[in-house]
Amino acid sequence: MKINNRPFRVLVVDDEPDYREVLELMLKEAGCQIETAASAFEALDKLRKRSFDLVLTDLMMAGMDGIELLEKIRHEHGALKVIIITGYGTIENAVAAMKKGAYSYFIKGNDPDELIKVINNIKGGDMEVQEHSDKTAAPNDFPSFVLSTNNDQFRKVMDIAKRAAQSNVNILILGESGVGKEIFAQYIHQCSSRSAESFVPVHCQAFAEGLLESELFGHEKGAFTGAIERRKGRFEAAIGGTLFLDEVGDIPLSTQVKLLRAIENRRIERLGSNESIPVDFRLISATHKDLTQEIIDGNFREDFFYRLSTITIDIPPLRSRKEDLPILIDFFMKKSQKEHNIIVTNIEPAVRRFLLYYDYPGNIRELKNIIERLVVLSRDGVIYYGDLPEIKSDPRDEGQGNIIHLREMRRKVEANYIEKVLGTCNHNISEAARVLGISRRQLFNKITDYGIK
Ligand SMILES: Nc1ncnc2c1ncn2[C@@H]1O[C@H](COP(=O)(O)OP(=O)(O)OP(=O)(O)O)[C@@H](O)[C@H]1O
Repeated sequence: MKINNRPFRVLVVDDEPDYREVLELMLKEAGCQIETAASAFEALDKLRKRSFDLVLTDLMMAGMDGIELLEKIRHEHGALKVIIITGYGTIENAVAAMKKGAYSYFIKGNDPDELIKVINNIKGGDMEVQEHSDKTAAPNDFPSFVLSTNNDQFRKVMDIAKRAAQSNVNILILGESGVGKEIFAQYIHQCSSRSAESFVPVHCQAFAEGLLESELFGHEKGAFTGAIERRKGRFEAAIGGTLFLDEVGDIPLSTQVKLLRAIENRRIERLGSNESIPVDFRLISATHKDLTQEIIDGNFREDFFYRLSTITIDIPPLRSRKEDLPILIDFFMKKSQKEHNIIVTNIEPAVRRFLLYYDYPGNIRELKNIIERLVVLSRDGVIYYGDLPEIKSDPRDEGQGNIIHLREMRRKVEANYIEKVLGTCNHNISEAARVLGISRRQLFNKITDYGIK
């Protein structure tokens, strides 16, 4: 696997030559480009000379240990990912390393495929970001979105999107507000053969009835009061590319008829003209509304619905793919820091916990806004719990008090209990695992999953 047409570069740091060599062989076989360092000092020297995608470091090393190296990397190289390698006896130190921002840890003697899997995940994530960065790079060169996922449902949705992109069929994207429907439409456009041409979004709810038609079809000079010159519409702007009709559920019935005709015939007439213009475009539409209900209520034409939805893609809400929160949090943290030229070195544990637990009724848009706010309000590189916005109660819970899903409740109770037991066991993992009646490995997984610090 390559990033930006260059190999994925890993720096392996270990003072044991044998283990260093084993790792080097294993990772080379997995397609990585490897450099090695026999000490943390040598590693820092190499990191100053060239860029790497990942550092794999032993924890126990003479002179400077893995944790100190991790701190130095955080200081000098910001978000560079670090995986800590540790022996069984030192797992508590691995927990400490995770607290200091290590990406993951690996226990010497465990199945090496586990480590390869973690590395492939990192590679996959970076590839996904990189894959889009060329075409949708934000002004500061940071990718504008991330679609890596650990969620099976979302993975299926991505797969459908990729396959649908290869054809020219009309696609309807459904999902709550803020789940990323427009981002998905852009992604489909990029994966299609039309990617070199324009992606033309139209936010249909933003226009009054007559204005929406003129926006879409264009108009001749004098077609209506205020039409002081001839203007091409969005259908024509999208020729060769993709037309994205956002909030299609808000289009008035009378306009739906005209759109249906244009989409079926791939020809339009500008307002005030009889000339029929051929328009070749790919159509993607989106709405947060329940169109079946809108049809029943007489607000949406059934024939228009079927025309738009040759393929329907239903994007799950963020609360049902919480396993993707770490990826998204990491992405928005880096993006906001870059955009606002702020460096964050520490996040209060309670903030991380909140970010991992919260249900996000406003979906990815809300997560993005919360993180941007936290980064902007950070002081001396620290993000504080007190700077979280006052979260309004979730409108979906209205009238039901603070009801949350049973699964969430279970997670919360379990996390609190584990935290309490860890406290009484002086944060001794082995002891806490014994008290809880689970293996140390299970406990460690829960600690990382729940963001317990
Ligand atoms: N996968 C993603 N990666 C990065 N940013 C994302 C992602 N998905 C959504 N966002 C951000 O969240 C915000 C909402 O995304 P988008 O407009 O695509 O959602 P939407 O479902 O179309 O919302 P609405 O229904 O309100 O139009 C945007 O600022 C977008 O940049």
